[in-house]
Amino acid sequence: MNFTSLLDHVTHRHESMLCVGLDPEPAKFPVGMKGDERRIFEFCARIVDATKDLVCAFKPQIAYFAAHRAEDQLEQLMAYIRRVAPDVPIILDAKRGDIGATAEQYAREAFVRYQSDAVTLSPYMGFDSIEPYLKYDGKGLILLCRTSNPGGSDLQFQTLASGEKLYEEVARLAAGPWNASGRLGLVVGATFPEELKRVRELAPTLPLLIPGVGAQGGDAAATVAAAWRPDAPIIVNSSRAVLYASQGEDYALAARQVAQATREQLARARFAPAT
Ligand SMILES: O=c1ccn([C@@H]2O[C@H](COP(=O)(O)O)[C@@H](O)[C@H]2O)c(=O)[nH]1
Repeated sequence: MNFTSLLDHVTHRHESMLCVGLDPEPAKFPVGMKGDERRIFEFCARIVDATKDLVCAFKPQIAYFAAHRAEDQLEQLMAYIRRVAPDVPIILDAKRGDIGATAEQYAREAFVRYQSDAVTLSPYMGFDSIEPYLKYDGKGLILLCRTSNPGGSDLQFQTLASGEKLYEEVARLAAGPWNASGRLGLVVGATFPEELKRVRELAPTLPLLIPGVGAQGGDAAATVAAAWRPDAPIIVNSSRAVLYASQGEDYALAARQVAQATREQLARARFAPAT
């Protein structure tokens, strides 16, 4: 099944807009595993087991594996998720962006080596840096638009000659001329609800991957109010707040409790009166 259909099915089946981000840091692992790079797969697998019925996606961030020479554990994890949660799409957070020839290799990495359903990309090298990923039928391409970090404003908030901000132009291109395939989505931070609202206006039906709730302090209710529409998927990511909810042996149960609370917060916000 392609990324869009998987996302649509699981969002309804699990009644969830929550994506659990898999950003394993051995230094933050619970007692008994702390600092052990060989147990990255095991740590993530227990989080997957504990949350797989609560989420609409999993998002492993490749840097947390590559930094520990643990790409083999990422491969193992991708295969594990596909086996135990085949209905949950996997978004590889890689934020790649390079010239076409190199992008072909990155596309192969994301979709052949890791078998992800979607990948995050930087669009700032232009459409020809995105095109090689489109050769993989059914895969989702999620472009950085208005990122959650404060420094995102340095460039994305620059005003162009057209009078629009750079992030608005990215949203317009992704919703229009770049999206003949219908497989593009956008990354917009929960930390900027006003811009989230603006992106939703410019890209009314595109899937939005929204990091920034949890550890970065983004507001779940404001996120839903700004971006949720019945026909427009939102994928609200939380990583550290879920993964490190407890440093004890109960870490998987604690992760489940935080994931459940966040999922419910997001669901409740759908029915909250607009402010
Ligand atoms: O604008 C962006 C784009 C991506 N991220 C990634 O999302 C998670 C957030 O983790 P938390 O622990 O929930 O803060 C992480 O993998 C980032 O690389 C983002 O935060 N902002």
